[in-house]
Amino acid sequence: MNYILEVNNLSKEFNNFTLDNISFRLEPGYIMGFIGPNGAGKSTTIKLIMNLINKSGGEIKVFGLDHIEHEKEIKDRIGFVYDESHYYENLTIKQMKSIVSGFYSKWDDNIFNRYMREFNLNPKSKIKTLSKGMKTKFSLAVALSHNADLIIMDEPTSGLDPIFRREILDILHNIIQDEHKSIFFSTHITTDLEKVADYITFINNGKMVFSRPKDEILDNYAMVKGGTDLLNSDTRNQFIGLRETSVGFEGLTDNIDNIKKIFKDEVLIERATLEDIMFYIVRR
Ligand SMILES: Nc1ncnc2c1ncn2[C@@H]1O[C@H](COP(=O)(O)OP(=O)(O)OP(=O)(O)O)[C@@H](O)[C@H]1O
Repeated sequence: MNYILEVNNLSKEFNNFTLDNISFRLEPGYIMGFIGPNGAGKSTTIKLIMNLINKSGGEIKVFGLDHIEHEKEIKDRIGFVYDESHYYENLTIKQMKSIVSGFYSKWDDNIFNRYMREFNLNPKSKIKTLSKGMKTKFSLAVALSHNADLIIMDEPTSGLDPIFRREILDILHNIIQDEHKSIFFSTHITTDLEKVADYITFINNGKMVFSRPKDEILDNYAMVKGGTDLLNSDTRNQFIGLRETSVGFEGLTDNIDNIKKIFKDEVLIERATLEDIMFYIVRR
């Protein structure tokens, strides 16, 4: 299998944090969402992939090539959206574009100008006058204007209004219709991923939780609701996480058959959302 992005046993040691043996693979033609609570290590992983910081161990391959040995060639084919603005604030969009376009062999001004119009951005505006959302739009336009085969984004939809967020999701969805391109992005907005992601990689506290197809995850987990009278030390242990209120309990399971066997029809079993899954796994 030719993977567009392959991360194997990636580790990074900081003084107070360790990113520990992170592994996942992304095939051409798919969108992978990267999730985890604050401080899980998502930005660190993305910076490592982009070779902005040095890894302590492991291997990263992009387009089948080592990400350090072939950095220049790889970066030419990656559209990157970072969560902080890394542009010169005193330049206009047009001036900044002239600088960044020079880094890419397949830069296409027509595509860039189309996004400027679509995103309602004025090329004459200075970067420093742009709102957070407008800066993100500019970053996105740059990332999408050089025929990249892999789009990597660190929280691209944060700070964007729901209408534009939805437009972005449509754009991302259209990009992968070309089955050679893939998208990898971190986000806290799990409902966005429910709409567009094919795969979800979930990390918590620097460690892998899972990297699996989204549909498989959503089929595998379920929310169970029932009265607190059903709970005792045995039945409690059947749940990954549990929340009790005055009216009953709600718990996450990854073993629906087992729950059915134990509680029969005394509980309600509902589809879990990615947010439910993340919440209960992190709280555990
Ligand atoms: N340069 C650094 N030096 C020391 N520690 C760092 C450095 N960069 C990040 N960390 C630590 O690594 C951990 C993971 O941070 P990271 O930014 O990767 O998390 P994240 O999952 O992207 O979080 P968020 O969702 O809040 O953006 C944090 O504890 C952070 O303090």
